[in-house]
Amino acid sequence: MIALKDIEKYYASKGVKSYILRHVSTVINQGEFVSIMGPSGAGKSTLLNIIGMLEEPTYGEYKFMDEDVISLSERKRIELYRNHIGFVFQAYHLIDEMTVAENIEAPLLYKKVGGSERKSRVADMLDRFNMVGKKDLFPSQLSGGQQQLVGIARALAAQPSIILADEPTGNLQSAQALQIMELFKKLNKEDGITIIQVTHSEVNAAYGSRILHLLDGVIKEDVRL
Ligand SMILES: Nc1ncnc2c1ncn2[C@@H]1O[C@H](COP(=O)(O)OP(=O)(O)OP(=O)(O)O)[C@@H](O)[C@H]1O
Repeated sequence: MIALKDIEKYYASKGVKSYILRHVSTVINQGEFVSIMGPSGAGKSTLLNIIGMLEEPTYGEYKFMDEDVISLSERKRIELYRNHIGFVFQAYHLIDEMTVAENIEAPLLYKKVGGSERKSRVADMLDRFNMVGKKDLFPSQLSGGQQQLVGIARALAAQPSIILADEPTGNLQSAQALQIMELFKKLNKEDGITIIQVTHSEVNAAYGSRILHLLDGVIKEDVRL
């Protein structure tokens, strides 16, 4: 599903290159649940953003579902992203002025999903996440855990093949974090959704099937659980 070959990323300032990622090569197959771990500044988010097509590498090859991401036109890349990738962020990134239901619906508008299909997918998500009673509330009226559930529901409504999550439980209490990790496990096992998460937590990483350890932009260890 994902094949990265010799990915390099650096920022140049006053002629000095600061490398964020060096010679990163790996293959992630459909159905895997991968955790990216490593110290602060190791390049975890950068790697996740490159996989999610939010950032471009300086060098290297990236194939996503057999498409050569680097050489794709912007339009095709956005289409590939919208059709397959669901992003979940640590800080939720919900739209404050929109209700729960509107937040879940928003990506479907971009995908040009028709009105009745949109309503039905939003209703399904609200039902699945036990949020029917909260559909008209605004994000600020929800707990952190509930906001993250909306963030995940929004990602899932677009029916992605893969979920990319950057510290999805970073702002949550441990009970809420557990709920999110159990949900990821279920989405992976029962719905076959590939999951790649960045986490600092050994407990969270243990939910997955593989851990990539990054250090100074290099994959130091690739552990199958
Ligand atoms: N636009 C930029 N210009 C220069 N340096 C950058 C830029 N974006 C990120 N970096 C640097 O890249 C390095 C890796 O950042 P990244 O966010 O990928 O690390 P991380 O492993 O996710 O860290 P954390 O666990 O703290 O979130 C950091 O040292 C950061 O300062």
